[in-house]
Amino acid sequence: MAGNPRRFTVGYALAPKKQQSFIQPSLVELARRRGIDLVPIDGTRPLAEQGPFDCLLHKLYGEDWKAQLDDFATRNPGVPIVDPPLAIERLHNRISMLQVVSELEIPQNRETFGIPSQVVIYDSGTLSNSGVVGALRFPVIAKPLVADGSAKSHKMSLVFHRDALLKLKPPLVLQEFVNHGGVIFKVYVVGDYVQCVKRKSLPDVSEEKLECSEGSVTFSQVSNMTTQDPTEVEYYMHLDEAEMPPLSFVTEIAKGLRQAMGLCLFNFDVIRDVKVGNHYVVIDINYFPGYAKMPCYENVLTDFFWNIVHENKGQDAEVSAISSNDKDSKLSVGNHCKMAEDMENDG
Ligand SMILES: Nc1ncnc2c1ncn2[C@@H]1O[C@H](COP(=O)(O)OP(=O)(O)OP(=O)(O)O)[C@@H](O)[C@H]1O
Ligand SMILES: O=P(O)(O)O[C@H]1[C@H](OP(=O)(O)O)[C@@H](OP(=O)(O)O)[C@@H](O)[C@@H](O)[C@@H]1OP(=O)(O)O
Ligand SMILES: [Mg+2]
Ligand SMILES: [Mg+2]
Repeated sequence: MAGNPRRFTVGYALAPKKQQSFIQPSLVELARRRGIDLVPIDGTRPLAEQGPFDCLLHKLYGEDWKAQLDDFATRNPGVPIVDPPLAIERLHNRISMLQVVSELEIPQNRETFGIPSQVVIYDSGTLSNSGVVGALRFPVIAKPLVADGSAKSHKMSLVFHRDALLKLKPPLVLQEFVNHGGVIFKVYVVGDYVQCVKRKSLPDVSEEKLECSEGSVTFSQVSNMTTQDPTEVEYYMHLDEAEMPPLSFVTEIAKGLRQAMGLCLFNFDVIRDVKVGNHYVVIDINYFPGYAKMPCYENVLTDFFWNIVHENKGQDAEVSAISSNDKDSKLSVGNHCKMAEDMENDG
């Protein structure tokens, strides 16, 4: 007797705003047609009482949630958690976030990449310490050290002169502003898949503008802002004309970052230094970004879920075989990402 094909359940734990933007009917329907049911996890009830799940997707913060995930992983060693909380945590600090970029060992040929010069400031006294801030070229961007998804963590200042540093509230990162023609490239990563899109960014600051600008200006989430100012409309008309970085180049960086961080779902922001032309600067990495803004996100995400649950189906047998010999063995999503890549390399 031919049975019904097996269905899989992907449980998702997301903040209401994220759930609203990411869980579109078009995604739910496409996944459903491919045998995958996307099911919300009720944050007000213990995770242990919910399920069963074949994969767990999450973007929630806090110690209680982390403890629940640990408990879930212990009880369900074969169920992938996308992504492991420890790996996500690296992105909650703007220094450790970019450290990983500096450590990438990728041959740099025609295009090169790096991170901006930056210093971390833990207390107000250090803002007037020439030894620390003296080496920075102005303007600089002051970013909250913590990038935990709160509105506060996105609030930044473009600082034109040293005196204006004194009113800032540490802990923060002071990062040199790199002129980049007002265009930012957002590279979205979903497992093996990489897509690069362009968005508007802050306009360049010329020497003359730096001379006549006073203090600092604050801003938040520039690439999502709508433009009303007519001079800005003019400036951003050139967005369409901006040349994209080579896809092979950003894909190499994406692959390197994915391996180094053990994450499947993230994007990173890259700008092209106008002074050098083929030098790119990574300025931000975000866990589980706004994928719904990415063309074809339904297909990309459904393929990703499909690969995870189907690959894992094969691993079920492997897990029980390992478990019978070694009761402490666990499979993590870090392994899952690695395995997906190995399978791809094997043809
Ligand atoms: N070093 C830099 N040089 C030039 N522009 C920068 C630099 N750092 C940030 N920017 C500009 O400021 C914006 C916000 O910075 P960043 O991406 O670090 O903030 P964020 O709040 O983490 O953003 P997101 O919404 O992507 O999480 C960037 O999109 C870019 O326009
Ligand atoms: O929805 P969330 O609150 O997770 O917001 C994320 C936002 O996606 P959204 O477009 O769905 O708002 C992302 O936008 P893009 O990079 O894709 O432009 C980016 O700004 C992340 O930094 C945000 O995550 P956070 O840093 O705040 O955790
Ligand atoms: Mg950003
Ligand atoms: Mg960010």
